[in-house]
Amino acid sequence: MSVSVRVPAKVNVQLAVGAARPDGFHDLANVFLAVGLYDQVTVTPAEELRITCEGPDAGQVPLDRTNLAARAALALAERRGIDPAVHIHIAKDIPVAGGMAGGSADGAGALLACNTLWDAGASRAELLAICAELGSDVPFSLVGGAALGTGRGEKLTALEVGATFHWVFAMADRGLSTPAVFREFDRLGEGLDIPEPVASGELLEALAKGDPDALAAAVSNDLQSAALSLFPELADTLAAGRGAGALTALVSGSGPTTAFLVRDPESAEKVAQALRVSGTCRTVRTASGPAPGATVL
Ligand SMILES: C[C@](O)(CO)[C@H](O)COP(=O)(O)OP(=O)(O)OC[C@H]1O[C@@H](n2ccc(N)nc2=O)[C@H](O)[C@@H]1O
Ligand SMILES: Nc1ncnc2c1ncn2[C@@H]1O[C@H](COP(=O)(O)OP(=O)(O)OP(=O)(O)O)[C@@H](O)[C@H]1O
Repeated sequence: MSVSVRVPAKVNVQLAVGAARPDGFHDLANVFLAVGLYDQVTVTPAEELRITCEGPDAGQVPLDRTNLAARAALALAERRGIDPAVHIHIAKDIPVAGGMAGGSADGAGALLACNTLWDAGASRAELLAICAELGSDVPFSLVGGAALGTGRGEKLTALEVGATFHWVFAMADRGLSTPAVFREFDRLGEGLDIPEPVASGELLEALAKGDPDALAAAVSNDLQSAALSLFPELADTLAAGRGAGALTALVSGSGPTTAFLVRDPESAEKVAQALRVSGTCRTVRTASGPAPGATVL
């Protein structure tokens, strides 16, 4: 018997970042939107814990116990006194090290899949607590939809969204390390007074109304300068998407994936095609959100 779970990627429509905390993390006002690009995690009883991965970026995914999916299975097994002998297969469609929470999606997916396979009975609250131990983005991968993440991004409040938003994503030809981008944020902010991160009222209202123009005017990402500093060519990708008529263009989370908000699926195709021929990115995908969180298939 196997259990498969589908888990969405995310884009951060607002990412306000505070000063580094004593523990090295940063307080955030992190407005997540799940989008319809998915990894599928399948767990099957096996002799011992092992991981396999398929997909265009599979070669970059660690297949040992550092994989977030393995860490999730081990964390649940340990809490429940269960033998973690399971084969975890990841069908990966979310770009690796792209700022779209691909590893986090696999962690949340494996956790939900193992809880189901083992009939482990962990409650939603317990699953969310394990997610928060695994990483700041992992709780959101479990719940999906749209949410405000505070603390280091793990304390979630669900948000109302009044309509489907359409996006184009441009994947870069190399990844960016999330800790390196936060370090660059610290370096660029040295000597400056970094304000407390606060969610934008205009942005929350735009989401609730389902108004793409208002959302485009309100999106922001405090990690964007740091990502551009480490990966200056991303400016060309952003300009190509803007030039093709995107309502707004921004770096997704810690990057280097760039995200383009568009008015409708037709504009998405137009912007996607322009980005494809621009020579400024590796691949281009369209997706809309909010998408549901981790779901047992
Ligand atoms: C950039 C975002 O993707 C936006 O959603 C997240 O903040 C990152 O979430 P994540 O990849 O789940 O990150 P974690 O695995 O928790 O942390 C990886 C590293 O990112 C940095 N980090 C992460 C989250 C946070 N609030 N402050 C940080 O400084 C820390 O250096 C940490 O060691
Ligand atoms: N299941 C996994 N899938 C992909 N990468 C993983 C996984 N488990 C661990 N990793 C490691 O995590 C690193 C970050 O990959 P990931 O795809 O999660 O980045 P990301 O999408 O930028 O994350 P985020 O948006 O949450 O900051 C990879 O370089 C890889 O070494």
